[in-house]
Amino acid sequence: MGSLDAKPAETQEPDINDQAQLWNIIYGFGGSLVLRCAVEIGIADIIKNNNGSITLAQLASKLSIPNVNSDHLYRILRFLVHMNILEHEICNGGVDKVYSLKPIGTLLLRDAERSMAPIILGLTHKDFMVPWHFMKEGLASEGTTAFEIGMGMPIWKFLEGHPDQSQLFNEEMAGETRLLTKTLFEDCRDIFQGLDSLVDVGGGNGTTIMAIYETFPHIKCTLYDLPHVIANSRDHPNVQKVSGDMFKCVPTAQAILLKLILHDWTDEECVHILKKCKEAIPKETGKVIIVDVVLDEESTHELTKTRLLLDIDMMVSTGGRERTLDDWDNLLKRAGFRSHNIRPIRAIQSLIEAFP
Ligand SMILES: C[S@@+](CC[C@H](N)C(=O)[O-])C[C@H]1O[C@@H](n2cnc3c(N)ncnc32)[C@H](O)[C@@H]1O
Ligand SMILES: O=c1cc(-c2ccc(O)cc2)oc2c(O)c(O)ccc12
Repeated sequence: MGSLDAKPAETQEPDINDQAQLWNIIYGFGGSLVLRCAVEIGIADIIKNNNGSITLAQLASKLSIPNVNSDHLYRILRFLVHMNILEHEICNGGVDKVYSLKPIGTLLLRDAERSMAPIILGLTHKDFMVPWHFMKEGLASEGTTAFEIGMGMPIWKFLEGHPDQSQLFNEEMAGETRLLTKTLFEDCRDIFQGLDSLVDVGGGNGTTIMAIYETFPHIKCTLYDLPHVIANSRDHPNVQKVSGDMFKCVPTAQAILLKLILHDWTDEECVHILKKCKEAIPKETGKVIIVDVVLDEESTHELTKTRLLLDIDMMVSTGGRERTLDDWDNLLKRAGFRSHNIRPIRAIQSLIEAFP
């Protein structure tokens, strides 16, 4: 608590720690782009495949880049050590440093099941960073996103016309799913156990629904998304694929899954989607399973900042938002759901069951 004679903030001199804090926020993009470079050149995979540790000279020789500038590579490694992603040990009588992965560094592996590499490559792609430069213009226009202003069209139209970026986006979302599914099935087994059929609405390339089928093979599973997404989605002999527009209709099933869908849309659009989902499930035994962010603005949890940044991302990219407990309560009431429960899971998102 401030004392009564404390100076107002504007008359207090910011100290060097304040400067450092701001420098680190300003240069946040630098950290992201070093990570991107590390993933692009496959540093983590090379270290892992070299029995878990490597010298600078060995790493330089294994990169698929001709004439590697060793000084530049050294400085990238030094930064990654400072960021606690790599660690090093001095060997050969102090001549060489041997680099290895800290636990967090394994999340940069491109060939691992639980990897953040697809998220790094998606979020830092030039085309997906352009809209962030139009945040100010987005502030001045009701109903038009920064993405639309910067890229000339809404994100879903852009992805339809740009297959490479669409694939990158779908791989990013699939990477996110692979990070989540183990936790989801451990923390929420009961939620899927009793189902006989499930439609994953806006299910992307099918990674989530296929993981659900593999864990709960008694469920009749359907993947539903826009036609161009379904056309490029994975095949599975026991997962039916249906293309369409969730604003127009949703295939019927006992349960509908909406994973990272509602945070893409405004409240009015969400009410519309939720009503379509409600029409597609039985009144007595049906449910909508929502896997999405629940924001607690007061929480000091490490993921609160990530959730607030995702909220800004949704404002910039899709016109959607992240929602608090009260926001979810209001939304589900407006869409006519009689009750719901919210279960935190060990992830950015929570799991919400909504009953018609
Ligand atoms: C943020 S992604 C989430 C993908 C997936 N549920 C996941 O969590 O990995 C949103 C998905 O909604 C789909 N989508 C957007 N508009 C849609 C519409 N009108 N009808 C059906 N799907 C739509 C997109 O193609 C995309 O796959
Ligand atoms: O750029 C994104 C990122 C996400 C995202 C990444 C990781 C998570 O744990 C959750 C969400 O989601 C997005 C999204 O839903 C969207 O429509 C556009 C962009 C992104």
